[in-house]
Amino acid sequence: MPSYKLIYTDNKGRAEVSRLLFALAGQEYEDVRWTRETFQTEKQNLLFGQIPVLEVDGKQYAQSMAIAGFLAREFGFHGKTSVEQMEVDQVIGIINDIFSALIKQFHEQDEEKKADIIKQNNETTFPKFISFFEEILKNNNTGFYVGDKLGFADVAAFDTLSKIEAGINMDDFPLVKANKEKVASNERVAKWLQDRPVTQF
Ligand SMILES: N[C@@H](CCC(=O)N[C@@H](CS)C(=O)NCC(=O)O)C(=O)O
Repeated sequence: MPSYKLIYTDNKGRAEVSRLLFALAGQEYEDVRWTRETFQTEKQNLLFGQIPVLEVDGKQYAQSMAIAGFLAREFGFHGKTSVEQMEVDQVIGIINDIFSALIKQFHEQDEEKKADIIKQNNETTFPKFISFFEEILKNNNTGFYVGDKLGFADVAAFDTLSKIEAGINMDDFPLVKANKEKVASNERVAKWLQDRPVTQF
């Protein structure tokens, strides 16, 4: 088994899906959490100067979803067929769309504009994308986004929903809510959720 080192800040951010996959697999890895200052001094040594970075046997790889997709394939949590893999990518695409909207509210400095973006996200943008999740779960009819067992799409959706659900009435999305509870009650995930550092984002 190769050695894995995941480099990010002490936030969930773009690294938590990979951390959840490590937890789900019960796979040892080095969970490196840089301070903002360390990131600034070390970024010149990183591929592309961005985080997260995954080191596999000392070699660096970037792009959060490429990293998570790799780990999902390595640990057997990706789709079993190319159609299932497309179904996983479909969920990841929705997650990327949600993340783009979330980043806008996160980076806005003007308080009034920020409040408008948050309102738009909570009332329109996020519910629209969560309704896509609901439709996928309804069509798949197994309780999971892809296939009939917990995998990459489920933990990725779980992580994203955890970041946005405070402003959403999740009772409007019963299948999404039930899937999220399934992820949280997986023994390994539950242990990670209990043990992981408490961070704001
Ligand atoms: N698409 C990339 C974006 C990575 C990214 O923007 N990371 C931020 C931290 S969350 C970063 O490294 N920012 C510093 C920079 O871009 O110089 C991914 O998903 O990994």
